[in-house]
Amino acid sequence: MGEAPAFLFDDLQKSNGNGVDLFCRGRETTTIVVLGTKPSLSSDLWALPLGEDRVLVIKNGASTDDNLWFLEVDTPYVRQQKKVLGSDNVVAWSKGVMGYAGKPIVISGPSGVGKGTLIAMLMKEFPSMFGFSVSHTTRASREKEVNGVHYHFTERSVMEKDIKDGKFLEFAQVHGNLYGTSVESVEVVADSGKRCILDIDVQGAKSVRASSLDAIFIFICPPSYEDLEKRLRSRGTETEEQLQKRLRNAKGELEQGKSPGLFDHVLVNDDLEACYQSLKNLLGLDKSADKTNQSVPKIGFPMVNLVSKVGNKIYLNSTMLNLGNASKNSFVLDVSSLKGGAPGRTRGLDLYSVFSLANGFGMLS
Ligand SMILES: Nc1nc2c(ncn2[C@@H]2O[C@H](COP(=O)(O)OP(=O)(O)O)[C@@H](O)[C@H]2O)c(=O)[nH]1
Ligand SMILES: Nc1ncnc2c1ncn2[C@@H]1O[C@H](COP(=O)(O)OP(=O)(O)O)[C@@H](O)[C@H]1O
Repeated sequence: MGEAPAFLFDDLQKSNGNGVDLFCRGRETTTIVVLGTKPSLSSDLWALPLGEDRVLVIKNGASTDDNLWFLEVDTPYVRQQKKVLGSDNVVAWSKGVMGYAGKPIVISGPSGVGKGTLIAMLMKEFPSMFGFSVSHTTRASREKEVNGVHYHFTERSVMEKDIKDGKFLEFAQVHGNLYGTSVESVEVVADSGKRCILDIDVQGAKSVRASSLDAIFIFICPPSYEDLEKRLRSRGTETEEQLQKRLRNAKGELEQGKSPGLFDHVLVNDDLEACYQSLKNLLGLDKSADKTNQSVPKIGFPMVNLVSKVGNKIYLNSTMLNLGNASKNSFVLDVSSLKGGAPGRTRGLDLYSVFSLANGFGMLS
């Protein structure tokens, strides 16, 4: 059954140590650039090509946050990196994340508009649903800011090297300092099964739009320029010179916020409570919303001993799993809604159990 046979990854692994040669037959395997975090490869693996662009790798017996990986060979990211590196021999690893933690949320807007305040309200009300992407910055920390919580405060030379090494999803020069979102900071949130919130400037939002991260983009506006100045002054975190720079830059940011196709939603933060309610509404979080994490997979991942693929459905047979009910030993992994990918995580995988019929499969849950 199935249109493509599953390869026993163990054999590939023995052939050159990392399985990459599945896509590199006839090439010098030593010249292959492997991007992303490689999974640790045990002996019990399945590898299944999904079209021309990537291979699904199933690690049997691994924990649920380490059992599904993708080796990307011809995705937009890999194609882009091939250009950057001037080589055709580039592949990238991306870890698979079960379920739907929801699209990451990018929040932009001028300094002092209330982005941090709104994000803090959201995280306080829905602590298990949202996770904050902690950016890196070269600016000095403010009195109440904690390193690793509000920002990773970093030396410019260190950050510049990390940017060169491809560790950043995006970066920008803002108000005279360097700010950036590391791939890792987004991955940490994805791994916890939470929805990632990014507080980044408009240039950063443009870069993320152009990246593989499939996000919702929200721009926050002040009711007026005068209100913005009042808020910045009342926050009292900047010197007069820094404040003037932020106010000057705000004019450009407010213009760029109107760039066609960049932001999906624009919210005016006049009355804070009203703006917060609008934010929750557009994220589908009305009063009755379940405040717990809704992205928990329906079932744990099975030990697989037979794999076959039909279209976007991968049938996993698992006779080693003794659930006390043989009919529950067949599963379907649905890969029809894959999102994201390298750099970062591949989301949108769905797993459900099926029962065997004489001539096929039927759904249980
Ligand atoms: N591109 C980008 N911008 C960021 C990042 N982190 C923060 N920013 C933006 O940098 C600007 C300055 O942030 P900050 O120094 O905390 O000052 P504030 O906006 O006045 O609170 C804001 O517009 C943030 O949205 C990042 O990782 N990337
Ligand atoms: N709707 C609002 N009305 C009045 N003050 C506000 C409102 N939203 C935020 N503030 C205040 O404005 C200041 C700047 O908000 P902050 O969240 O730090 O902005 P940002 O993160 O966009 O730079 C803070 O002192 C905050 O308490």
